[in-house]
Amino acid sequence: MTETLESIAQAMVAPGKGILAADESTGTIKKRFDSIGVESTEDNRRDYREMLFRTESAMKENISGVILYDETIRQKAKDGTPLVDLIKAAGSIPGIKVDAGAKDLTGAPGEKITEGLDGLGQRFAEYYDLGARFAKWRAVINIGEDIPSTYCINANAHALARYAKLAQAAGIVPIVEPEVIMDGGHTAERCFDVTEAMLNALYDALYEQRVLLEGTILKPNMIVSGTECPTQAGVEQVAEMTIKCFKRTVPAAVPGIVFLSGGQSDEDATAHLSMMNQIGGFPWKMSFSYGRALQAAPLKAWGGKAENVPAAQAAFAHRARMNGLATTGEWKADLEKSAA
Ligand SMILES: O=P(O)(O)OC[C@H]1O[C@](O)(COP(=O)(O)O)[C@@H](O)[C@@H]1O
Repeated sequence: MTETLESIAQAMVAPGKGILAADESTGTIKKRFDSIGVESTEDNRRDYREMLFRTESAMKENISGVILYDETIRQKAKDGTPLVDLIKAAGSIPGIKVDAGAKDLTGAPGEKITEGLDGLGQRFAEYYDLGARFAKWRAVINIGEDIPSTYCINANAHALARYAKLAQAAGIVPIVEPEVIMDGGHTAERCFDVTEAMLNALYDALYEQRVLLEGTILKPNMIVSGTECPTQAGVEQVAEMTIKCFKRTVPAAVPGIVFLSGGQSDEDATAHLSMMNQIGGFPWKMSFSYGRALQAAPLKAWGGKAENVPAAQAAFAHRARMNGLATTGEWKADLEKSAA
């Protein structure tokens, strides 16, 4: 079959599968390694990620694609096999994070703009040659008393659309990620309003910049209460509000929505996704592109020790399987207990 943007996007959201976000930037992976007392060296990062990509059952059955960081897409496994080849051998698709991070937005205290557009066309050509068939760009939207501003929303939507069009021109499917951050005391209703405004601006910009929606994937936050909010929305409420928000804003031509976990607990992220798929009634596939919610358990089980690799791989395979079930609404809480 000839590979098209549409066929790649469809494969990324095949039933039972989702994306492993293993694209932590150097600063973020250091934070993760600090939490288990492991030094963030190039070799340790390689060992850790190689361990994940060699978890055969997870990679073959539940992981449709892996988002890599620039270092990782060029890295070789201990035995000299490129890590990209390990991913492909498992039938999974290599992807690449291309943004250069969220920086302070000039003239807008507390707000961010994602950088990385300069030279992006050439970088895409190189990443394509290295095997990437999809990419990711993350915009960060903070909620505060007077933020986000329209300025911040529009600037980030514009950059996401510029990135998306450049990706498609290189034969690469863009994951567009406008993350409304969970931190703060705001309610789920406020998260709904901000996410709705962001998604409206995003799809306006994608239309204006002639992006083919069938060849894109959306990576959003769910509609959740701020971490400091005294009343936390329950599983059903999160699922219902999230579906409602997306029905208002995301065109039916978009093949799939893959959620970020954003600091939710592993089980919450799985329960919310499963509930949405149980409720159903929407035109897109709903799946996952979790970083922390897939990796927290294997990271802890590994602890930087070779003898812990089997236990860490088992922990990763378990979370991948639980989230795979959530993509079809078949996850149940007692499946977690039986594994424990
Ligand atoms: O700040 P960084 O290093 O770019 O990483 C942000 C992380 O957020 C994500 O977009 C989502 O990760 P979570 O599921 O952990 O929220 C990852 O793809 C990425 O690794």
